[in-house]
Amino acid sequence: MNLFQPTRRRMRALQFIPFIALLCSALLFPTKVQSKNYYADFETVRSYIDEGQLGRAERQLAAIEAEIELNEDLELEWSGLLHLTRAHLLFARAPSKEKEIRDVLGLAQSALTLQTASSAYADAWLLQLRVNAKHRDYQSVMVQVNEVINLALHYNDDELAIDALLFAANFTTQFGNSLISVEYLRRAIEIAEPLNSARIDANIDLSYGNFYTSVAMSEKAITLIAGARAFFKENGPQNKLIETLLVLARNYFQQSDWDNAESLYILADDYATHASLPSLKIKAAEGLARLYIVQQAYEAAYRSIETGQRLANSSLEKFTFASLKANWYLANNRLDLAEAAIQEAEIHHKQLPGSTRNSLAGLEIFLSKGELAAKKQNATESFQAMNTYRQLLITRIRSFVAGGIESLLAEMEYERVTNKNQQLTNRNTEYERQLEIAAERQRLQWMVLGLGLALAISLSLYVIRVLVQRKKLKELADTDALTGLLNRRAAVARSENWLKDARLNEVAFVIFDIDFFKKINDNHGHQTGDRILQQFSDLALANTRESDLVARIGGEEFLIVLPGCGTKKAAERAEKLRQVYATHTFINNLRVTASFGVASGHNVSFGKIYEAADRALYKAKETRNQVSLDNDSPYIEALVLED
Ligand SMILES: Nc1nc2c(ncn2[C@@H]2O[C@H](COP(=O)(O)OP(=O)(O)OP(=O)(O)O)[C@@H](O)[C@H]2O)c(=O)[nH]1
Repeated sequence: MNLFQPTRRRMRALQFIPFIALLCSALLFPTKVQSKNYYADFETVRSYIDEGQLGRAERQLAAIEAEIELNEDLELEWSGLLHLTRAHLLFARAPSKEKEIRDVLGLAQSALTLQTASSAYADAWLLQLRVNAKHRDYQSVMVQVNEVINLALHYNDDELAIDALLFAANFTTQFGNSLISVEYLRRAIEIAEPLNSARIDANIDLSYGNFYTSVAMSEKAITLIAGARAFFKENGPQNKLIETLLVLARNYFQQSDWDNAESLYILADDYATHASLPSLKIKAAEGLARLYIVQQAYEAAYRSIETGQRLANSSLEKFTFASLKANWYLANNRLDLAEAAIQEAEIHHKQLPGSTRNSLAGLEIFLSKGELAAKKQNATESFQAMNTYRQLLITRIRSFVAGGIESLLAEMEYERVTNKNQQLTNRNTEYERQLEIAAERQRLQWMVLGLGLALAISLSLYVIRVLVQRKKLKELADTDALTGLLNRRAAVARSENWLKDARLNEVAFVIFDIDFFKKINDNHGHQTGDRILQQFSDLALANTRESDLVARIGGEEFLIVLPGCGTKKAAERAEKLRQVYATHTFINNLRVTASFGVASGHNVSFGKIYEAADRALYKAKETRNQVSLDNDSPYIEALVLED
């Protein structure tokens, strides 16, 4: 290492050392002059640290410290480097013990400032950035790391410059500004080339591999990292070896080579456990958790998340594992627990520096929120979360235009998620639309069915009513109100039909008239007369065939029309009826008779045949209570002749 080059100011200060030392030695140790250059010693310690030989580094450092402590002047001169080297040692041993490192680093910085600006000062600054970067905003870290790079280059400290460049490259990679990372990496390679150091090359390969990983060029990453892995395995340090394993695993993970990814993560975890490096063990736990979630090995994933949560130290780590837990619960459809985990993640999310909050890792929370809402079938909320994600992504893209490749990848990721979400929204909308259509169709069907049914019912009711009414009207129009028999009009109409019907040979008319009806009315009252009229009707109906027509055609005059019946047969029937009346006891124990006139014919008018029958009735009325045939009728004559 070439970190501790004397600076010009320090050189000026050093010019006085011999005098001071001489003065001191003259006063305290008159025989011995205490002066020694410890640069090489510190450099050796740093090599041990870089190689991971921490015990050896510790012993060597303790030896230097013991020597320096003996002399105030030496302590004044070398305490800066002593504290700085101790801070490096602490960082290599336990990077998460930030406070302890910061305290020692603080001592180093004040001592180095007291002395003079040097690459050692820049080195301390870089270590401070390493410790604090995760709590700080991207921009402020980058401003300072650029200062460190400039200082290192200014003091020709190539190794420090490369260290700072690689730190800057890794840091920008982490925030997705891949093109800037490449810039830093190229400069590191330029500076490293003439140095011809396998360790520096391995470091650069690791950083380059990191970059390729971040832009999903896994093949290249794996090739580069494999070389670095071999170097660190051979030469240490262990933490770098573990880092290579983690990056390799991430690449296999990206390639969906689950077995290789898993075994590398497990190996990294194992090494980190043995080397007591919880900050790396937590990274292995994160990788394993993600791997197991993807593989749906939920029990194993849960264990890794638990390990991570137990070890989580920084807000980012706490946030990451709360987020992972949320994902776990989401994957297992335990939505209430997922919600609680998201809330916890949000608390840690708020603690993150702005740039980390807006980095891809930080934005993950909105994806989880979106997914949770989607799982709850709340498309609007899901879309809102995804939209927030998108907005933040856009902001991020705008502020880091140079990080084009990663930004593109982020955009692609966003597109993927948005598409998925859009598909979900579309599917929901489509379902809702289909449901609405189905419901509408069903409503219409029911409506049409109901309407049709109501229409059919009311129509048939209407038809029935009309028919009934028409029938009633017809009946009323055809019926005699007092007796319920057909009236004259109906009798004429039907008789005429029969008279014209070719199938019937003859139609007979029997007209009968109650004898002395006037007397009945006069003696017993009109009502009794009415009742007798009704009794006459009932008896007439009871003593005729169903096919015969019985009508009341005048006050107490009735007509029976017998289709298909000749005069003789009709006369016989009339005679029977006459006897029925003559022997019947009517209301008020009255005895009432009737006189009958019979005639028949075919294809003649109603009037004609009626007249003939009426003439016969007239004849019957001569003696009353008898049946007469119309002698003038040719048919009747024929009948008489036959007789
Ligand atoms: N109670 C009642 N009487 C009626 C009705 N229509 C007609 N008459 C009566 O029937 C009687 C008919 O009398 P006439 O024509 O003299 O005949 P008659 O008394 O039966 O004598 P002959 O027919 O010669 O035997 C009249 O007194 C009418 O008022 C009716 O609907 N009810």
